[in-house]
Amino acid sequence: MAALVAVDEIKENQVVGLGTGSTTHYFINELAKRNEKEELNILGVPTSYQSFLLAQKGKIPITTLDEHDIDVSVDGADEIDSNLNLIKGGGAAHTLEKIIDYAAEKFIVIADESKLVDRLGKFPVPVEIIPQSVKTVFSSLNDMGANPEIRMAKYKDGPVITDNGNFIVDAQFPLIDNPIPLEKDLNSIPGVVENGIFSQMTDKAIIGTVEGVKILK
Ligand SMILES: O=C(CO)[C@H](O)[C@H](O)COP(=O)(O)O
Repeated sequence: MAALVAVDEIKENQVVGLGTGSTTHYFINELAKRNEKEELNILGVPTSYQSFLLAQKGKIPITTLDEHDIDVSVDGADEIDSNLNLIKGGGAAHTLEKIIDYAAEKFIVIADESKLVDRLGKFPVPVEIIPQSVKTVFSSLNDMGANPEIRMAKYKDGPVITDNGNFIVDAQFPLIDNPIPLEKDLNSIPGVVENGIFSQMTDKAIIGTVEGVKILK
C-alpha cells in the first residue's frame, strides 16, 4: 500500500532514487509498470545491485549521480522514530542508500507500521567497515557501549560482503537517546565507511497500517 502511494508521488521526467529491500521491491515494480503505461520518461538511480536488477527488469532507464541530480528518492527503513530519524542497512545497502537519499531533493520513506518506534536502537545499527579494521572498530564500538557482531552470510560461508566489497558490523546499542551525534561519532571511527543511522534526512514517511496508509512529515 505504501509503495503504491509513493508511486503516485513520481511525476513525469523525474530522476528517482531507487531504494533497496522488500518494500522498495514493490515500489520499483509498480513504478516500472506506471512508467511504461503512462510514458513518464523517468530515470532511475539504483542504491544497490538489487535495485539495479529490478530497474533493468522493469525497463526503467538507469542513470548515475554524476550525470543527473535526483528529484525524489524512495527507500525503506528498519526503524523510524517520531522525528523521522531512521535505522537502515538491514539489507547491507545503507552506504549507497545514504549517498543517494541524501542527494535527493525529496526523500520519502516507505514502510509498514511495525517499523515505527519511540526510540531507535532495538534494531542493531549496521556499520559498513573496511575488512582490515575489524579489531579496532570493535574496540571503539565497545568503548561507545555497543555490542558489535560481524554479519554472517546465509548462502555463503563467512561474512556478508557488501556491494562495495566490505564487511557489515551490527552494533547493538542500548536504546538510542540522540541519534544525531551517534551518527557522526560512528563515522569518525577509522575503518568505518558508513553507518545505518539516517538522521534529519527524511521529508515524508508513507506508512502502511491495518487501517490504511498514514503519512508522517
Ligand atoms: O536499508 C535497507 C537495505 O539496506 C532497507 O531499506 C531496509 O532494510 C528495509 O527493508 P525492508 O523493506 O525489506 O524491510
